[in-house]
Amino acid sequence: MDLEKLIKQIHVKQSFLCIGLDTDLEKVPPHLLQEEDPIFAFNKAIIDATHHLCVAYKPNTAFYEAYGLKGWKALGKTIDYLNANYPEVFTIADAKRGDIGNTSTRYAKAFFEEFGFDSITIAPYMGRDSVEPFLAFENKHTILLALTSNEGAYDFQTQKVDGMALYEKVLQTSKTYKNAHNLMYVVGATKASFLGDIRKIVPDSFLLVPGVGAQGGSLKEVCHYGMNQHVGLLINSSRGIIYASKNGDFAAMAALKAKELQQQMQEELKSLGR
Ligand SMILES: O=C(O)c1cc(=O)[nH]c(=O)n1[C@@H]1O[C@H](COP(=O)(O)O)[C@@H](O)[C@H]1O
Repeated sequence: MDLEKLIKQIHVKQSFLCIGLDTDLEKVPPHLLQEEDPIFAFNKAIIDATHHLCVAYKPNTAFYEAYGLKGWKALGKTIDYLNANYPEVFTIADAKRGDIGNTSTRYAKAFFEEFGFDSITIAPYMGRDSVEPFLAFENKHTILLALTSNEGAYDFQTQKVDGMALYEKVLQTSKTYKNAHNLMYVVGATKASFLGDIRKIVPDSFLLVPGVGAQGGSLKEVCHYGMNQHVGLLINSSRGIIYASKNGDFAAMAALKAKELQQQMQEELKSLGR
């Protein structure tokens, strides 16, 4: 998907919400376990109930890989369902990959071509030749981990290298990669106060911001420090939306939670005159 389409969706839906499909069979309503494919049945119900409130879905592949072949099949059915029924929605494979060049190319083929995702999350640790194979795919987006939402982010990402924090070095250096226009970055909502400095380095890039809801990040703060002239944010919530209820009303309750975030986003857009 090209970025203009994504930006248009943000304005049409008055939302920059990404819903995380982190589907865990221990948390889905028990009646779904009778279905032939309970993971897909859950995802389909959530997607059908929320697609008008969000602009992106982000299945985290760990939740599918945990079920082996059955999980991979459910992931395949989920992305096929999204692409067939809601092609306007941006899709993110949250796989956090990255390896030597020829291996990265295989990962890129798997998620961009075989599955048909619009984007993938990538760890920057192995450097340029591990990231550029993903960037070679036009109209596909590589979302590089910059400053993550977890406590461990302070172990390495904020440590100084050449007078700057390592996450700043990641942002700065990645801008020199071939096809850098296909880059986006992950910044955790729990690190909102860093967003001002991050915007000085990557003023125009889209940022995927997980960590509102269950991890306690503030949507208001993220918008305050992180919005750019194209909005430039995809704010993710997974557990806070998809597990709003364990009963027959789970999809309607998920939609209610998504609507609460969408309305806050609409207010933020309004205050910026958009
Ligand atoms: O890459 C990510 O999406 C990610 C990066 C990060 O720094 N923090 C983070 O929580 N995530 C992912 O975002 C989702 C957050 O889920 P909730 O905390 O349930 O909203 C999970 O799939 C995480 O793996």
